[in-house]
Amino acid sequence: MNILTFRSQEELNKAGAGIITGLVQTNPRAVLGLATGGTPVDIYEELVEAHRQQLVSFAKATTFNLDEYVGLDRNHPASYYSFMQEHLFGYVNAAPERCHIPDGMASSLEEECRRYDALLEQAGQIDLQLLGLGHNGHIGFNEPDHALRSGTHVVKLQEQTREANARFFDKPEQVPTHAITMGVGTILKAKMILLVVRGSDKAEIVARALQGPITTECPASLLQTHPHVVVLLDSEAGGRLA
Ligand SMILES: N[C@@H]1[C@@H](O)[C@H](O)[C@@H](COP(=O)(O)O)O[C@@H]1O
Repeated sequence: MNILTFRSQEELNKAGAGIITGLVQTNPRAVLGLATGGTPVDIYEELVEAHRQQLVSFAKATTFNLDEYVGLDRNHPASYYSFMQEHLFGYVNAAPERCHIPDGMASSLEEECRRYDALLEQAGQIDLQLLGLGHNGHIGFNEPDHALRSGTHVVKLQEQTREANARFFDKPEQVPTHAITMGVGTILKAKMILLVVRGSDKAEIVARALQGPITTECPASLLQTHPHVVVLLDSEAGGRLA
């Protein structure tokens, strides 16, 4: 595991975007696993800028988002579909037919999970999986539990997770109770994982995830078993590392 700590957000953002653009420059058909939440926003802004400067093209890339809320129309401002339009897809030349996000409004969620896994299977291995980290150690929406699922599945969100995401909604009670998420098996199959964490409120979970015991009670700790993880931290998030 390669842990890099940055003193400035700008350097962190440039490093994160640089890794992604470097990959897509050398492999235009790269398969990217993408994340939502506050953490990747500024990295996406750097990608948009690199694309504007014609330093990178996403025309041949394929993308898979980690997760989506159940029961939110994709045009709802807080859906992850809208998030991706607002922060990346609306500004770069990625082909919409190759940008995949689970459909949280599917009439059969079970079938939707199977459809998503089939698409992932068809695309082959994810070349780079971008990840943020939840305060409870979740990755994607894989919440701490005594057992974790490998493939795409429906999860019940923990109250802590709903509270953390309430800032994206008008009212806290509007945060959906369930989501569809890629499983940890799919995440761990990626060739490379780029985990990005910012802020002192994540310092403790960063230490548990990266240096604590490997346990499904902290899903991000499973990343310790992966051969190629790059972690980008700001100095606050890295503050409790041994
Ligand atoms: N499902 C997302 C995750 O993919 C994200 O990494 C995490 C951290 O979010 P943030 O970056 O806003 O702190 O929680 C969200 O609920």
